[in-house]
Amino acid sequence: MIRFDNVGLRYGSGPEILRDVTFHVHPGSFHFLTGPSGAGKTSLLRLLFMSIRPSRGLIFVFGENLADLAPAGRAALRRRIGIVFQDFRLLDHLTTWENVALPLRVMGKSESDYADDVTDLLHWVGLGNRIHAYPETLSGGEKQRAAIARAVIGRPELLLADEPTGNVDPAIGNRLLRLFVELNRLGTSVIIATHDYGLMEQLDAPRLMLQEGRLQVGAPQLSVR
Ligand SMILES: Nc1ncnc2c1ncn2[C@@H]1O[C@H](COP(=O)(O)OP(=O)(O)OP(=O)(O)O)[C@@H](O)[C@H]1O
Repeated sequence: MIRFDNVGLRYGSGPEILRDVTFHVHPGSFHFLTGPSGAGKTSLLRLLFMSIRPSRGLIFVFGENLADLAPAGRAALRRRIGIVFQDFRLLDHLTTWENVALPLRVMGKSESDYADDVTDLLHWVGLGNRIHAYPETLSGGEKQRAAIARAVIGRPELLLADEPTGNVDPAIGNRLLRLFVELNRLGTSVIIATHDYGLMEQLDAPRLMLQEGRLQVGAPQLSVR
């Protein structure tokens, strides 16, 4: 599903912030990506989503070598990935409902087939009373939940989420984690970047740990399940 072979990353002429990163993620797995602030979690997700290219090494996603993909191939591959950005990236001119429905519209699905699903999911993430609101009127936590709903609505093959519980209280955070677990149960591979140890302790999932640019794969240190 995902393979990193000796990947290195530097921005411009700056220092190498990822070094010799090698790991493998199998289809249907669930991983946390963790490490101190500035360790490179967001950068690793950006590499996977092809927003940036590695300075060296190879990255494979769904068996495709990302370096070989033309723009159309990159776009096709991105459609198989749901992503929650740290800055949400909702479209300002669309309501919450329209933002969440967007991936399904882009897939060419008919609104009558997905309208109820979008509304149900918005209720599940606690935005039932914000369905017709525009992003500028949403709080940070509400925007985050809308971004998560948009990322999962199309049941992507791979879900990447950058600090998806950073702006919500623990009860909502646990609810969102249940949403990710349910999606994973239905077959989606999930990678969640977080330094929320409370969140990680909820789940017996392996951790990809970044430290000073290097990555280690570890077992969960604590499980309360
Ligand atoms: N566009 C950029 N140009 C130059 N340096 C960058 C850029 N983006 C990130 N960096 C640097 O790369 C390093 C890793 O940043 P990154 O955002 O990937 O870390 P992170 O683990 O996600 O941090 P946080 O937990 O604080 O979000 C940091 O030192 C950061 O300053």
